[in-house]
Amino acid sequence: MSEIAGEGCEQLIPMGERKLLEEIERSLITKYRKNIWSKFTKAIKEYNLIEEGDKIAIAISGGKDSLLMAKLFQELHRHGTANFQMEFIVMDPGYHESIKALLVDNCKHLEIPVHIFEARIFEVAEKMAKEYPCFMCAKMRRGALYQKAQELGCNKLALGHHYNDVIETTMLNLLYTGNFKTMLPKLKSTNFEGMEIIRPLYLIEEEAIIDFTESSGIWPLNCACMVAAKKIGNKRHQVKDLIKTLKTSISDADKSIFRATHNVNMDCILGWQKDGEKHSYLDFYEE
Ligand SMILES: Nc1ncnc2c1ncn2[C@@H]1O[C@H](COP(=O)(O)OP(=O)(O)OP(=O)(O)O)[C@@H](O)[C@H]1O
Repeated sequence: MSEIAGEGCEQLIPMGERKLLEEIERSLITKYRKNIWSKFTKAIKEYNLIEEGDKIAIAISGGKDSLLMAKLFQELHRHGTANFQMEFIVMDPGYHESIKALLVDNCKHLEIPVHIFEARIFEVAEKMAKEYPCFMCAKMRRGALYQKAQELGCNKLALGHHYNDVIETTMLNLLYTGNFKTMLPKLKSTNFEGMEIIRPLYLIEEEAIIDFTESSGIWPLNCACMVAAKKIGNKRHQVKDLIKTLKTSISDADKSIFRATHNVNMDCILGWQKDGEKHSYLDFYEE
């Protein structure tokens, strides 16, 4: 498609044959009960992600994270007490035919009834932001997903960001932008009234997701990007490696970064922003 298209990101290689659906589903509440299932239900409870009567659009990219998220929601719907409805949505940004076929095949095997819709995002991102298409692509993708979710009568949009994404985002902001800001487990949309994003994989470590995916024998889509792929200097990969290195000498470094976002001590902070307004601790010093 593009002269700036890269070679694609790393592909997860399954450990063996694709397992039967029944076996994959059972593993979620047996082998992966501690590291996946319990963390999924804990995040839902702790951050109050699902409420009575919700209709949730579950966004599936076909990657490992969102495929797992779909199975977890189905399991919760089947066995949980929460009263909610769900729709599974896939936005086709202009995937290569073979990639789309793999996505459809995986969803069929996993019995995830997806609504696939086209959005030609790759083409537009490439035209409008040749040098750095990722930001534009992510923004348009979010808009397209919200719109589809709303069309289907949903009030929430579930995204497959996990624990490591949260930590990496925190560190990216700290190291590159000079602010302390993280990715929230739920967030109200400013452009789509009444809509919220939820991130139910918030407490699940990527390592567990990789293990589950490889052991299920599923070939998930990798980033499937047709525009930038690996070619653009990926700061996220750099921060991922940095955290890995940190963990070799400080084993709980990741946990501490995560906890820090829940434990900001406002008595020891010099400046902050609230509702778009800047504040300094000196404004409150004499009080
Ligand atoms: N084309 C798409 N259609 C529907 N949802 C998408 C699409 N692309 C991304 N998403 C949603 O946004 C989330 C974050 O996207 P991102 O590209 O960062 O994925 P990721 O970290 O590689 O996760 P995954 O393994 O699910 O692709 C995904 O987990 C998914 O919920």
